[in-house]
Amino acid sequence: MTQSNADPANKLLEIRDVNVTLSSRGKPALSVLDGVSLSVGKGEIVGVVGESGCGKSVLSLSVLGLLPAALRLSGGEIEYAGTHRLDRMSQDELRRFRGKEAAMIFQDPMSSLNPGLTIGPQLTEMIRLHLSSSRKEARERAAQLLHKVGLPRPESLLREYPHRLSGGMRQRVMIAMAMSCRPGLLIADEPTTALDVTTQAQIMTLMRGIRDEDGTSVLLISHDLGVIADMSDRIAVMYAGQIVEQGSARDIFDRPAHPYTIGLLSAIPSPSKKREKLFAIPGAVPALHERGQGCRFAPRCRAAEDRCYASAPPLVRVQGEHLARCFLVEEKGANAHEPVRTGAVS
Ligand SMILES: Nc1ncnc2c1ncn2[C@@H]1O[C@H](COP(=O)(O)OP(=O)(O)OP(=O)(O)O)[C@@H](O)[C@H]1O
Repeated sequence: MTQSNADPANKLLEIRDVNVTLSSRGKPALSVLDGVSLSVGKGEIVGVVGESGCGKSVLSLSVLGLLPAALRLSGGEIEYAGTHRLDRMSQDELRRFRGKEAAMIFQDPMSSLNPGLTIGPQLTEMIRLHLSSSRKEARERAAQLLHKVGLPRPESLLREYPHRLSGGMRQRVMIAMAMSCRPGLLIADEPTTALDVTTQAQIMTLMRGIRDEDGTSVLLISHDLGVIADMSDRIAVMYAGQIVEQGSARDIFDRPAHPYTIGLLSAIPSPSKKREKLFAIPGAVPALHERGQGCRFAPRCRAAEDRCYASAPPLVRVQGEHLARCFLVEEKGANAHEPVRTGAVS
């Protein structure tokens, strides 16, 4: 079902060279996103990964025209289905776009559900808004959607208040709501972070099922490379407002080129690492005002050289669609950086 993203006809979302800036009164504007380019093919699942503060949420909010007031899309283009320029749309047009073409689910479903209303009216209102169906049809469709997202006894669930459901059930309800307008694009921002591991896996399987059945494209955002490992066809690794590596899931897992990606992979816990000390990348993501003129990862990189602090490396082609932002990769290719060795626990 996965289609190659190389063919422009298969592209659904195309983010080109996007810049987002933060302005606060009396202070110089700070760059939050810097030249981010990423595309999502039809029926494709693209994972965006990076530590907290790297700009993943800002990226997804800029796609949907939902940036908070302090942030501004200051450059670049965002194109949907080859025809809609999202970066040029008015707030009204963006609202219609969000209702019809794209939907978003967040980490905390309670932030989007009204605690004072049962599930039924919240879901049916959404359906009636998008599909202009009668009250009865909307209720039937709501029950169907709840069934589709794996919730038992949908009819009685429609009469429940959100706080009566578990976190996993609430997230399923959110997915049902998101799917009510049959969107082409689903943006899921840390959808399983608050859930236990088993429920996490079930929600991921559900989203993959929706992609397989409906051909919905998914932009999946997570700080945890382990979470998006099995889900994504392609992965973009973000660091300090830039994409530092991008490629197929195989490229990222089997042939990671950027030292940040290598660090993230080494930090994934696995049964085989049980007797080993879990690796953590030393240091932290620089704050917006701390980003220097060189490679933003240099202060945390074991292989950093003088030039890495002096100027910013370009995003270079490792092979095919596999890209990485590193001088050493540019010079020596995919194996420029050694894998991280984790130490055994004695
Ligand atoms: N409303 C805002 N006002 C000021 N700065 C903001 C705002 N929203 C985000 N930022 C800044 O933009 C940068 C990127 O934030 P973003 O939330 O996109 O990161 P993230 O990778 O999604 O992290 P997390 O997983 O913690 O949400 C951060 O430095 C953050 O402080």
